[in-house]
Amino acid sequence: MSLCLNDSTNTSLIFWLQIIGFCLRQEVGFITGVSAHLCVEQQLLLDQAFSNTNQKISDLVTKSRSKEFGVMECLKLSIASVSSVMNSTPEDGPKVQVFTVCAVLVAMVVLPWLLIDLQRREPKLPPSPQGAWPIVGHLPLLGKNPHIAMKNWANELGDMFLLRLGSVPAIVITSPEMAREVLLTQDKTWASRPKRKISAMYFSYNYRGITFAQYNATWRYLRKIVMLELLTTKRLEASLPVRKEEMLQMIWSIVQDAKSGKPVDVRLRLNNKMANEIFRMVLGCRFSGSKQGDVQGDDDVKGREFQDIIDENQQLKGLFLLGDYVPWLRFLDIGGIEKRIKVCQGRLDRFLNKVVDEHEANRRKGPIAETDKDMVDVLLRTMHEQDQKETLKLDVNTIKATVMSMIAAGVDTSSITVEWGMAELIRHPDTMQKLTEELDSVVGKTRMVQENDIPNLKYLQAVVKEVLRLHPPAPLLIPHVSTQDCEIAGYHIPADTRLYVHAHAIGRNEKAWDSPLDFDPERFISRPEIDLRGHDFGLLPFGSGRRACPAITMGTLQVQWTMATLVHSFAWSLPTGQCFEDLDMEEEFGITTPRANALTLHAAPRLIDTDLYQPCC
Ligand code: HEM
Repeated sequence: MSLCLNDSTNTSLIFWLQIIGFCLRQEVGFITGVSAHLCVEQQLLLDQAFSNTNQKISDLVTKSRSKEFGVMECLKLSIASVSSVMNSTPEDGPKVQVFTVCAVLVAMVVLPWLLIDLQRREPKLPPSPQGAWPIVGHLPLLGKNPHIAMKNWANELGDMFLLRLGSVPAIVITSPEMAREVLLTQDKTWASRPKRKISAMYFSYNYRGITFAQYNATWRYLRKIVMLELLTTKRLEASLPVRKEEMLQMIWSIVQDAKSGKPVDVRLRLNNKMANEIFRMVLGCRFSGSKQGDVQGDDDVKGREFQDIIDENQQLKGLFLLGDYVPWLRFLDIGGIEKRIKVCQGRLDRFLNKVVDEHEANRRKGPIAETDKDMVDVLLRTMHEQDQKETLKLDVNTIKATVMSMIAAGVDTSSITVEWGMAELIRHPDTMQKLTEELDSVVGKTRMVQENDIPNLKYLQAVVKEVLRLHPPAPLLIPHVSTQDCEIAGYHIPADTRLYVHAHAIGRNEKAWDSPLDFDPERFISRPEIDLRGHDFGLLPFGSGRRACPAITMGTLQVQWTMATLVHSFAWSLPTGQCFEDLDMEEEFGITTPRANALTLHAAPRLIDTDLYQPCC
């Protein structure tokens, strides 16, 4: 196909104009629009010319006038231009020959450059593991322990990488520097929670509870109430008698196990203790087991009913729901899990309604002493006292959701940490010995450890930090989500991307810690300035920034005091036939990650006065 001189000149001109456009980094659409205009008159002819290369010039010309005309179209037009010039014949004249040679030469240099430019203009996304499946993406590659799969990918791809979980894009952060970037520098962008988890939607009354609420004025209001009303130092002090009672109750149960000669189910004892404590602080009733002296009370019946609901709730929350990641497949409800969640939520709601009604009835009977108030009382008082003119208001559903948040976030975390701690101490007899010596020297053997002994127990504090470094109970924190586009380490991250801060990998990061896999509390003796409050981004068991755990003080105290009491009150050993080197340390992944197998140990009381083990009346 040959072109007349004018046509060839025009098409070459288009080509040159495009190159100038790129070089000057001007509005590409405009430049090519102008150049394309030049050939509108010869459109028919050009259509014919481009038919060789199957280009549709008319489409390109139309597009060139619109904003849609981007790099790709420019590239196509360039190729078409070159091709048409090359197709010209000697009869077209010497000018065309010159254009042909120049165009081909420049194309050899400019086209590769254009391709690079094209890549540069595409937002640069973080690296992503290979092998993603259609529709479900990386989900099938996560396996039984997604936090371990993620850690392995980090070795290959670096401190930040991108996953596609169904239709959900998610970044994983595995170094202190990256964690600082998302939890401090860009904290506000990442302060929200995903709105896609079906179980969270049901159990948090449509994301009303503090844990799953979006980052907005309502969450800020709730967080203020939690910090200024529910988790204050004053309220923590007021709940000291409750915590003391529950500590003694746990000790008493362990003594009974020891007397019977059977090993102690450490998980069961810890779980009951922590749950009773939180339940009494939040709802005013116990969770399980009997009251002191094995007397069964009404509270326990209520607690057992709730225990049942909570057990099911935890189990359902841990199940995999395809609809969480591929919303358009939600209707399938494989395994009927969503249906079961709805039923469980119904039971939970009826139970919480009863709790609220009882608390309301108590309020009507007369004023309740501040020290006797549980969290439901405080939340109801706040609801009734709020100014009618206020735009943000607590309502009963928000109260129920907040109650659920406190229970769900407060029970497992502490008991899982202490269980890991006891396992590490059993595996490291020197550390156990050193901790016991500190306790004996600071507390003595004639009384139990008290909460106010903790500031004097420096080695205990170091042990707890070391346990939380290696075994953060929420290994990926709770997922955050970005509310706007942002850039991290030169990578573009679109709005609505999920964020997993891999606290587990960060605690074991070789660049941040010497011999990271060794259990060595001494590292914190030599660096006491590293705290658990999220100031040091190498140690993030409670997270950091706006969404950090609001109960850092309470959670740390619970863990420190419980571990101190267990080590001080009993001599611990493995059941006969097991040796400490063989103790398995397998994990069972979930939002919280306990040991895969519950820890069972023998306990022998070691304090002089056996009366100390009696629960108080
Ligand atoms: C060893 C004990 C504990 C640990 C390790 C722990 C850890 C965490 C972590 C990692 C988060 C998420 C942070 C993030 O997403 O960035 C969190 C959030 C939360 N924790 Fe804790 N926690 C503990 C104890 C408690 C206790 C005892 C309570 C309440 C009684 C509690 C209440 C909460 C709440 C309400 C949130 C949600 C905060 C929000 O989204 O604004 N935690 N915790």
